[in-house]
Parts: sequence; C-alpha cells; structure tokens
Amino acid sequence: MMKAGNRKSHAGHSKSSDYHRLQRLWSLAGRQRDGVLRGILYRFAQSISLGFALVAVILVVETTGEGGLITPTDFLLVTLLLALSLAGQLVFGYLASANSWTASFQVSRDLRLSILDRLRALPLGQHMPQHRGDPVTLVTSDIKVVETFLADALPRLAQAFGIPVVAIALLVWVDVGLAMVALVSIVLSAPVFLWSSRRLAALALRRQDLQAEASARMIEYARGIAVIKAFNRIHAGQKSFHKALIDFRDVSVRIVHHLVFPLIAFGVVLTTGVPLPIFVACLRFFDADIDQNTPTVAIVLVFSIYTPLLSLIGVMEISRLADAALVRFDRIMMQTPLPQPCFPSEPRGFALKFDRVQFAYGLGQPVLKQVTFEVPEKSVTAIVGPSGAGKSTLLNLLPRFFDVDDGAILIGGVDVREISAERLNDLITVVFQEVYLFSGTILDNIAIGRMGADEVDIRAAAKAALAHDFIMALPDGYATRVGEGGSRLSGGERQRISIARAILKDAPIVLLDEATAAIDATSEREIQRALSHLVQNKTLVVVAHKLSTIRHAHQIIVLDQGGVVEIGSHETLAEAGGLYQRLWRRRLQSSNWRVTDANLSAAK
Ligand SMILES: Nc1ncnc2c1ncn2[C@@H]1O[C@H](COP(=O)(O)OP(=O)(O)OP(=O)(O)O)[C@@H](O)[C@H]1O
Repeated sequence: MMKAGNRKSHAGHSKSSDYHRLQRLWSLAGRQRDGVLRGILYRFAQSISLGFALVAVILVVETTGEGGLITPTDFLLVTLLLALSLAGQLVFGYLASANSWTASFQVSRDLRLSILDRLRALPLGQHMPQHRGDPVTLVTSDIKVVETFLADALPRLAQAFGIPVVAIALLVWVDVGLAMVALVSIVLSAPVFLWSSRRLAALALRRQDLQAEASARMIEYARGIAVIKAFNRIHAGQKSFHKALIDFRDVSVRIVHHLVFPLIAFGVVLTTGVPLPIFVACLRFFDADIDQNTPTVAIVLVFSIYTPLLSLIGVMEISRLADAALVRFDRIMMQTPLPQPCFPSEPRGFALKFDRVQFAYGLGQPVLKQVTFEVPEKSVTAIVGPSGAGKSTLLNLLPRFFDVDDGAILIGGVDVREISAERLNDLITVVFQEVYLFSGTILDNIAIGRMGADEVDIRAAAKAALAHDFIMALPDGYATRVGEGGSRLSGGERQRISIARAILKDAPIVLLDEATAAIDATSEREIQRALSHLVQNKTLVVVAHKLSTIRHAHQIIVLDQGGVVEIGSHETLAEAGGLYQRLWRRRLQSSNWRVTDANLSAAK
C-alpha cells in the first residue's frame, strides 16, 4: 500500500519539453500573469522605441550621403524622432520595471505561502528529515530565481528581440537581399543556443540540490554547535559542511567548464552576422548594385541586431536555474497531502481506541504491530516500554502526524481520518519532549495556544502552569523576547511555557511525551504540578518515564518491539512477573540511587 507523501515526484526533468517547462513556469505567475505580461510588452516597446533613433540616423545618412543638405524640416524631424526614442525608453522602461517587479514580488509571496501551506498539509516528518535544507532553499533561493525569471529574464528576452525586429524590418526596407544575409547567422546560431541551454539544464538542478544540501549542513552545524564545542569536535563538525560546500563549488565550476565552449560557439556563429552582410553590401556597392548609402545604413542596422541578441546568454542562465527551481518546487507540491474527509464526522465524546494498528516509517520494518487498546474518556493512560519500543510513534499517530498503514485509531467512536484537520487539531494538545519556542516575546509564545486569546487568558494560563512568577522576574516580563529555540530560558522554564500554551488551548485530549532530560528536583516538582493543572478532566495519554506519573495512571500499556505485551494497573502489573515488573524494579533502583560518600568511593 502506498502511503500519502511517499510517492516519488513525477516532476522528471528531462522528460518534459522546454516548451512545457516554460508553460509551467508561466502558470506559476497565477493571478499576476497580466502584470508580468504588461512588463514584457513594455520592455518590448522600450526596445522598439530605439528604432526611432535608427530611423533618424538613416534619414541623416540618406540625406547627406547623396550630397544633400539638412533642411530645417529634416532637423525638426530628426530631433522629434530622437526625442520620441528617448521618451519611449524612459517611459516604457519605467512601466516595464514597475509592472514586472510588482507582479513578481506578489508571485514569490504567493509561491512561498503555497509551499508553507503544502508543508503543513503533508504528513509531518515525511519530507523534512531527508531534505532538511530543501524547504529552506526552496522558499528562499529557488523562489527568488523564479521571481527573477518572471521579473527580469522574460522582459529581457522581449527586449533582446525588440530592436532586432525593427532593425531587420528596416533592413528589409533598405535591401531585402542584405536582410536575408543578416538572418543567416541568427538561424545558424539558434541550434547552438539550444544545445548550450540543455547542457546547462542538466547541471542546474544538481547545483540547486547541492546548495540545499549545503544549507542543511549549515543549519545542522549551527544547531549542534553546543554539542560540537562540548566534545571538542569543531573540525569534525565542520567536515560535512565543508564537503557540501566543496561539492557545490565543484558543480558550479563544472557548469562553467561545460558552458565555455558552447557559449563561445554561440557567440562566434551569431556574430558572423555582423561582418557578413557588411561584406556583401560592400561587394554589391563595388558592383554598382546598390548606392553608396546602403553599406553605411547596413552597418548601423546590423550592429543593432546582434548586440541585443548576445544578451540572451544571461537570460539562458537564469531560465535554466528557474527550470531547476521548478523541478524542486514540484517535488514538494506534487507530494500527496494527508487525505481529508469529504464529509467530516463529529466524535461522540473523547474516549480513544487503537484498533489493530499497524505502522512502519516509509518502507521500513513495522514499528507498531497489531496494537489494540482503549482509553476511557477523562482517564490517564501511561505508555511504558524499553527505548525504541514505539511509544512516541504511538502518540504521533493520534493527531495524524502520520497515518496508520492498517487498523484504525478512533476518537469518540470516529476514525481520526474521518475528522476534519481543524477539528482534530482542536481536540488534541501535544506536549512534546523537546520544547520549541519561536523567536518573539513570551506572550506571543503562549498565545500560539489559542487564536485570539487576550492577555488575561494568557496570564491565567501562565499562572496555572506556574510560569507567571519567573516570567515577572524577567527584565521585560511577558514582553521579554526569547531567541529562536528559546535559548535564554532554562529547560524547566521552557517546559512550563509549553505547558502554559497547552493550558490555554484547553483541548479535551492531552498527549504528553515526558521529558527524559535530567531536571533538578525542584523544577521537576513544579513541572509535575503544572501538568496536574493541564490534565484535569482530560483524556490523557502519557509516554511515562517518571514513576510518579505511572503511579497515578488508571491503566498502563506496556509496549515491546512495537507490540502491546501487557495492559493493567500499576498494582497488578508490578506483581505480574512480566516486562513491567522488570522495568519497574530497574526504575526503583535508579530512583533510590543517591550521591553518597559510599557511592562516590565505590565509583573510584
Ligand atoms: N521519523 C522516523 N523515521 C524512521 N524511523 C523512525 C522515526 N522515528 C522513530 N523511528 C524508529 O521507530 C522505532 C520506534 O521509535 P519511537 O521513537 O517510537 O520509540 P520510543 O519507544 O518512543 O523510544 P524512546 O523511549 O527511546 O523515545 C525506533 O526503531 C526508531 O528508530
């Protein structure tokens, strides 16, 4: 059975044609297509307005070349043409920039929001662990490339063709034969351009992937800096980051090597279009086939054809990077989100049932096997078991961070897959082992618990979580800013902020993954008291590492290697002679262990 989000992206790079990729990039402009199109047309018009200057030059050459004198009318006409050319460039240039950039800023904002929406809809952790740098690079640099493609590359493409079109039209008017000769090199250089462009395409995707890899390593390095320092592993820690940077540099250099020859070839073939028509014009002049003005006019026109066309090289690079960005965008956008019910059901109460639940991460071994148990409404259930037994996984399935492979999980008699995502989110509060605080104030961090909560509610939640006093002792109280990850607060304080968040949410079902990290006895007691306020009258499922929590549980589920091996109360299981009894004894021994002189001398 194929799981949501597991399907490989079918956004293959080589299979779709250049035309389809252009079409797809264009479709990304969405509602802003009109603005982008206006930007392209204005840039084209800006380029064409240079044509007035060309006409003025031809007029002067034609008049003076035949020995004539420039009359005041000619002078006025030339001035008017030059003024028109200048005004056209200024006005159309401004309009082009204003339209293109405004539209593309909107496009990049919309695309970034759609990526965030999709990440939210995907099964949690399905994508992130494999490509941690991917969403970051996608939202920042890939979308920036798409933005530049729409705002800059497409208009520049129009600009590159604008004045050449006018110049060729004028050359046809002056002499059709010369115009045909001028076109030869353009026709010959087109396949060389496409060949270079395809060579670049193959490497551009690899380059963007390696950039994502480098940013993933950098994030990892920055987040793990404390551990790296503590273990004096600065060089080892930098190794993978260095390697990613070297790979990125190598592929960038390879791009340059692969492109030097094709781009020189393109430039050479294209620019043969400059001397060729001039040479033919001179030959024909000496044969008295054309008048003496034509070669001069041809020189002016030919240069206005080829100089803009050479700027296509820059456009090619950005277009290929945009292609690569598109493939990477589709990798995330084409993943199947968790299916949502067409006709959501409302649970009848908050009792829970795990019914023959089977689950594996990806295509790996099953982590949960035929797990079946029930949790009565407003009761406390503790999950215990050895490390790796599947306890946290069990909790993660209830809010649908992942979907079960087989069996079902029910809330109030309704399969969680039949409950709408918003409702399910309202029903469940998860208190994670690892507390994440966003950069912002403490108030903001607690307010995440409930949209629209006022300050009175937030303070009440903080008081219930026994966080109010330490918050008031901080320099700015609730307005104190906490860094990303909450680095300014102690472990116990962070825990209590996260409990305040959960109290504010006030969901009827609480899932608690108890912190295993060592916290001093006072903080531990305060956290337990804060939790007791959170879980009053709630259906509570707790992955229990602490004896006190286990003792208060109405029932204990003992997991081993993904299967339920025992269910019962503490009193029953502690005497049953099974896994629980062994775990319990081990915990008792470790909790009775104290740093005494006897222990210290034993350790020596
Ligand atoms: N995101 C993941 N992808 C792949 N395998 C995973 C993932 N998370 C956990 N596992 C694996 O699933 C199994 C169960 O892990 P889980 O974290 O649920 O165990 P646990 O009982 O909570 O362990 P502990 O008490 O050590 O936290 C382990 O073998 C673990 O390596």
